Amino acid sequence: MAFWGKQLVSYAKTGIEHCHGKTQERRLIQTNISVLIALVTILVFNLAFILLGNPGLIYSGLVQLPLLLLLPLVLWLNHRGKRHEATLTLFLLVMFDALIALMLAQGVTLGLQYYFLMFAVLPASYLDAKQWLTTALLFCSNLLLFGYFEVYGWQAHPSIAEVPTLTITLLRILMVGSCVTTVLVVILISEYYAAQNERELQYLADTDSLTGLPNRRAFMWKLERTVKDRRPFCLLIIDVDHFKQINDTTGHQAGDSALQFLASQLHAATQGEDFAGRIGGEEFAMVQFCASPLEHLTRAENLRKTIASAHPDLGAGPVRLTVSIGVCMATPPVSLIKIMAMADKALYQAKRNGRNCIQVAADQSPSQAQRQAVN
Ligand SMILES: Nc1nc2c(ncn2[C@@H]2O[C@H](COP(=O)(O)OP(=O)(O)OP(=O)(O)O)[C@@H](O)[C@H]2O)c(=O)[nH]1
Repeated sequence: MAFWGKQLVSYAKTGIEHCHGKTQERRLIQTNISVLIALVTILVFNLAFILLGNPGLIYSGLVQLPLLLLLPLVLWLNHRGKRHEATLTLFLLVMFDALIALMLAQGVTLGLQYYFLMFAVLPASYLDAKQWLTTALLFCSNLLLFGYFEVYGWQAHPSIAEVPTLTITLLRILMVGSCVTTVLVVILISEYYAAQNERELQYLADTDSLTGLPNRRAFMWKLERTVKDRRPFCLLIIDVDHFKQINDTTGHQAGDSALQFLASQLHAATQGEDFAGRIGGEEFAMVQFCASPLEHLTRAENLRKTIASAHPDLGAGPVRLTVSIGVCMATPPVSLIKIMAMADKALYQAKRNGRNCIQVAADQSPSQAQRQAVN
């Protein structure tokens, strides 16, 4: 089963390497899957016609055979990167196929004219907006064909009149059912791609491309949620010391590597529901959920020490990186703006204290005992 699933996916993606973007991929997959649906539909109907043994129905199957042989042309065009030509070929082939089968054999007895209704609607989903003229032409021509056959009808091959009414009804249900199934499959593929698109765009909108951490927007959103949830937490604002110097002496590229290194340290320091983000050029933030203020301080201090002792190699030998950390404990109810301002103020105090240290926000200073425990 898994083997056939993989085969189906690789078949559906024929020519995907020529696509730019998810919308083109979606349209290509819809075209390839439609070829498969058309092949299966024709084969199923032909088999039913042969089993029924009616000459008119068998004849109707036979006139569709050229289409069966030409459908792989659509895949070949997609494989060659000619997506638009492939889609247009698909629509023209299936339209002619339905027209020939209806006019030469089936008439409107089995409801084949409903396919024109489907071919009128689907091009809008398959073709690009700039191909609006082709889309409009396909829409109008198919709608006219449907309208004509629905209003004036078309005589079926005389022998089809011998098929029992119940069988005709079942075949009509099968015909309309195959139309509905095709439209459903096309809608499902569209929905799947729309959801995937949204996920990818959301990821890009929320992620800092250099470090892979949530960006300021995403971090602030999570912080806001935390504040609204009225959970106690601790906010750390972490700023690299003398980062301009690192950039100036080791180069901007090495500066970027330093930021990536710090992001990995922050990521490693998160536990459970903690989260971190890059909220500015060389400024990071982290929210910790711990049992006690002492634990918050211990973890902040451990993070500072780990970074200071790491001496990462940024390309031109080991570099000493240090950070200053402003710490603010939040016990609900708190305001987001206030908590950010307090942590910021604490960070600037840490800078004034000589950098490479942590500073707890004013009026939150830990007791002497806590300081000793941390040191
Ligand atoms: N390589 C690199 N540098 C960045 C990036 N974003 C900001 N910077 C640099 O970070 C430096 C920040 O410098 P300052 O604000 O003066 O701070 P600092 O040198 O770290 O000094 P203190 O914070 O006071 O210790 C500037 O030189 C920015 O160009 C980035 O994405 N990559």
